[in-house]
Amino acid sequence: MKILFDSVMPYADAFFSSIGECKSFESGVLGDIDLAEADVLLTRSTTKVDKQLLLKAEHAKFIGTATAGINHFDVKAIEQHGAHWTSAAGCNARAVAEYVLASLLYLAINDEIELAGKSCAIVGVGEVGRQVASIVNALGMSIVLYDPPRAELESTFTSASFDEVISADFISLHAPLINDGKYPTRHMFNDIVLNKMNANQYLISASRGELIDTNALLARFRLKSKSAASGVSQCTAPQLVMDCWEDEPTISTELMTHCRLATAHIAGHSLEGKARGTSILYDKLCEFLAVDNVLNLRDFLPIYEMPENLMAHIRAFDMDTLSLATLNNIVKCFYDIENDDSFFRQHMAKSDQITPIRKNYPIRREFDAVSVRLQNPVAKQQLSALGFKVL
Ligand SMILES: NC(=O)c1ccc[n+]([C@@H]2O[C@H](COP(=O)([O-])OP(=O)(O)OC[C@H]3O[C@@H](n4cnc5c(N)ncnc54)[C@H](O)[C@@H]3O)[C@@H](O)[C@H]2O)c1
Ligand SMILES: O=C(O)[C@H](O)[C@H](O)COP(=O)(O)O
Repeated sequence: MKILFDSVMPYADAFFSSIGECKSFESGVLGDIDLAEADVLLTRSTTKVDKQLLLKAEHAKFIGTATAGINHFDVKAIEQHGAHWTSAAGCNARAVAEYVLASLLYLAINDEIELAGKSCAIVGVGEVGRQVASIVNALGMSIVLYDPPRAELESTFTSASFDEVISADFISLHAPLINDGKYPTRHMFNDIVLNKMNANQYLISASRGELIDTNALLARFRLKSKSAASGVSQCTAPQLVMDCWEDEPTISTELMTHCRLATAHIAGHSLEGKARGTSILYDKLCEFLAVDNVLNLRDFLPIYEMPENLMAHIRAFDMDTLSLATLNNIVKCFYDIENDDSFFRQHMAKSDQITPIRKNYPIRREFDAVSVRLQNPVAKQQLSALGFKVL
């Protein structure tokens, strides 16, 4: 059995060489001979699996993506090809939720706003949206859950209205890219919607960039600059946190200049998030082939090296549980979103391609990679609600 996998999938060789003969490929660069020989093809979101590719993958019987998003898969074409397809649903939900927490803390501290009592709308309440909801809840914010497809399927789930979404203080996008059907998401935030928003609102793009109409947004920023220059303020645009961009890997560097935080589609790129993607596909391939899944991700992840200052920040939080600044210090030990933002901007000053940053993204660990010890029961409860492993 020949297994072809994307070289950026952590531990893929270790997992899949227990099943067959493995070969890796560079994201998006697939050799015709390798494709023609592959029985199993394992990708990330950077490889479009469409009719053209499938014509070259004659023997592929199992095609998987080690990601949550599946918009790079032409599912109909894969099914017509006779192959089984799958994804790694939920693999990086925790990482994205931690990214959202880091951005909320950054904005709260820099704009001197109290998060408790503010509203946060979550668009798409699936694996990621649910984890974001529990973080937002732990911060004392009020939650607006928007997911009409879920409401249609689940009698116990009620979706907020879209009007409630666009009047929230924070709006965090976690719905997949869907081009048509009853609930499309492409350009959900178009000119008409953006027109109803104001400059005191925050919009977080962490699912797919195509949920926002970039041109409509740019037009608003251009008009805003023009009206500011003429002294008449006629147009406003929300404050932006952009991780996912329209038309990646090429992105609008103009839009980047208007962002409060800008990153290279790395919200889900914790080591655990990426490695879980590999491990989920391993389990699914074993199931498909009816063989035992004897390997476990636990055995591959390295021990987390605790940053020197983490304990001092934990002690400070133990004494001052309500301080967002102290919480931010702890979060930054795991994930420093400002670093990602400034590195991204430096890189984009020379390029409009985000691929190199994503390929060489440094190791980032999730909050529960280490246990933290606290005394104060309130501090314990707060950190645990945010996803830390607390003793
Ligand atoms: N930035 C990143 O690194 C990153 C990481 C993980 C996932 N993602 C993106 O986030 C998306 C969500 O991930 P997930 O794991 O939560 O997927 P999921 O399938 O578990 O959840 C998606 C939810 O969105 C809902 N939805 C679908 N259409 C909608 C609409 N029109 N309006 C509102 N809600 C709608 C679905 O009903 C579902 O509950 C992925 O498809 C992917 O595109 C990005
Ligand atoms: O859909 C997902 O899981 C995420 O967007 C994921 O972070 C994509 O990462 P990539 O495969 O592009 O490295």
